[in-house]
Amino acid sequence: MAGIFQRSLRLRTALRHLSPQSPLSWAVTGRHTPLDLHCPFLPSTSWQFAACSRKLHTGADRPSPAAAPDRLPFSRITQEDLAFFRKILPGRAVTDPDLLESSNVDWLKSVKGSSELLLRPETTEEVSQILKYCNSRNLAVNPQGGNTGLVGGSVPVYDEIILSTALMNNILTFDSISGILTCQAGCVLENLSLYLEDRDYIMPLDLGAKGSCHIGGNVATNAGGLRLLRYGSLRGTVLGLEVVLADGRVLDCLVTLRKDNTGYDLKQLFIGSEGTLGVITSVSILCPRKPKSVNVVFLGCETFEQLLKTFQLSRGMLGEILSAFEFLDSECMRLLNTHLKLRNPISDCPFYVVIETSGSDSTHDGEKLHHFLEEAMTSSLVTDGTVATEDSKIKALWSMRERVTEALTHDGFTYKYDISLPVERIYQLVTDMREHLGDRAKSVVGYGHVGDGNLHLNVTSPAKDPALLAAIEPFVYEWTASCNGSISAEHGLGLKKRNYIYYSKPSQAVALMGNIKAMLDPKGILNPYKTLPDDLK
Ligand SMILES: O=C(O)CC[C@@H](O)C(=O)O
Ligand SMILES: [Zn+2]
Repeated sequence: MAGIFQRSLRLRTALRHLSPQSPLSWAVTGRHTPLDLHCPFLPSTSWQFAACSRKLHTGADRPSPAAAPDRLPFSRITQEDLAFFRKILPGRAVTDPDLLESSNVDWLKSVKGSSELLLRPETTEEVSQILKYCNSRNLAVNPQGGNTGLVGGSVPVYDEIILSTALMNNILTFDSISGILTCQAGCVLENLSLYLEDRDYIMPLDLGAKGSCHIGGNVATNAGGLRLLRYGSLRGTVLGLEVVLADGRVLDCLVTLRKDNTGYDLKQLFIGSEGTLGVITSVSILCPRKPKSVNVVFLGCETFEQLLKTFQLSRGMLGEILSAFEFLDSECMRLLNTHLKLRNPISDCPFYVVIETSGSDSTHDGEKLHHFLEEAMTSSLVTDGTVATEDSKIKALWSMRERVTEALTHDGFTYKYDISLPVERIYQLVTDMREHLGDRAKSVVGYGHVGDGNLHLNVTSPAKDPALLAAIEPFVYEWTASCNGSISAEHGLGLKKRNYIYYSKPSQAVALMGNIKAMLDPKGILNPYKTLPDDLK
C-alpha cells in the first residue's frame, strides 16, 4: 500500500487518504452496519434509435394519471364494528386522533388519509379475524408496516382501517447452519440485522430506512436497496411467506427450503403486491454470512462516462468481492452540505461513487482493491478519492449516499422518480430533465444504484407546484418508456404511480393483474386505490 500511496502522490489525480499501512489494515470492522421512431428527448444518433424502438403502452385513451380517485363504496365504521375490534384486540384498537395522526400521513408528508381506526394485531390469528370481519362488512383496510414508502402506498387515502404490523415483531427461528431466518412481518430491518450480526450473518438487504421499515413492508414492496447488486432481489432471497388473504384465510407458504418446485410459486404474487392481494404476516429469508472483510471507497469522477468505465473496471477487477456500486451527483452533494452540514470528504467533482467490497480474506480483498484503485487512477477514471479504514469513517462515507433522500426533504417539495434504465442511459435522463425544466425547478438531482441500472431522479420546488409537475410528467415517463425502462424500479406504484403502469407493462399484463386481484380480493378491500390503475376498478 505504501507503494500505491507514494505513486499516487506523483499523480495529478492522486487519491487522498489511502491507507499508508499494509493492505491488512484495509480490513475494516465493517458497516454492520417505444416510441415510434421519434424520440423527442434524445439526440438522434443511430444507436439511440435502436434503443428506442418499443411502442409506448400509454396514450390519450387512458384516464388522467393525476386525477384523485373517488372514494369507493365501502362501508363506514359503526359502533358495533368498534365493539368487535375492541373485543378481539383489547387496548389495541386505537381511535385517539392524536395517536392516529402519524399513521395517516406518509413519510414524505405528501399523502394524508383520514382513517379513524388503527388496529395493532400481535398474531396471525388476530389478522385473520380482522380481515374476515372486514371482508364480511365491506370495510376497506390499509396494511401498514414502518410507513417509510415513497409512493403513497402505506397510508389510507380515505377512511380505510389501518392494520399495523408494528406489534408483530418476533423472530421465530434462525438456523445457523443454513442461515435461514423466519420472523413476523413487523420486525424492523435494523433489529433483524443486529440479531443476525451477533450470529455472524447479515440480512440480504439494507436500506436507508432500515431503522424504521418492517421486513413485511420490505417484502410487500419488493424493496431493493444497497445490497441488491450482491445478494439479488427479495424475489430470490425470500424462501417462504405466511399471508392472510382478504377473507381471513391463512395461506401457509412459510417454507424454509432453498428448493421447492411443487407447483406455482404463490409467494411471488405477494412479493411486490403492496398489500393489495393479502397481508404478509411472516417471512422466511435466506441470509448471507457476515463478511469478514469490508472496505468502502468514496471516489470522484469528472464525467458520467468515466463513472461507467469505473463501474466496468470494478466489476472486472473486484469480481466476487464487489458488494455495492452507488452514485450521487454534485447537486446531491450541495444539498448534503447545505441542509445536513455533511462535508464532502474529497475535492469537488461532478460525480461521486461509493464502492463497497465484502469478502472473507482481508489480505486478498485489500490487494484486489489496491490493484483496482491503481488502475482507476492511472487511467484517469477517478480524480480523487478516500478509503475508509475504520467503522466510523465507513458509516460517514455511506451516509453521503444514504442521506440524500433526507437532504432533499429540507430543500422543498420533492417530486420523486425511481427509474430503471439500461445503465449507460441513466444520467442522460437527469441532464435532459434539467434542460427541459430550465429554471422552473429549484433542484434536479440524480443518484442511485448504478450496479442495478436504477436512477433516483428527484426534482424540488419551494412548494407544491402543479405547473412544474405538468412539466415533469409525462415527460419523465415517456423518456423512460422510450428506452424500454421501468417507471418504478424498487419503490412500487402505490397511490402516486399506479396510473402510469402502462408505460412499463402491456395492457394484457395489467388486465391479468386485475383478474388476480378480483380472484384473491373480490370486494377490493385490501389497500384500495393502490398499485392497479383506476381504469381497472
Ligand atoms: O428518495 C429517493 O428517491 C430514493 C430512496 C432510496 O431508494 C435510496 O436508494 O436512497
Ligand atoms: Zn434506492
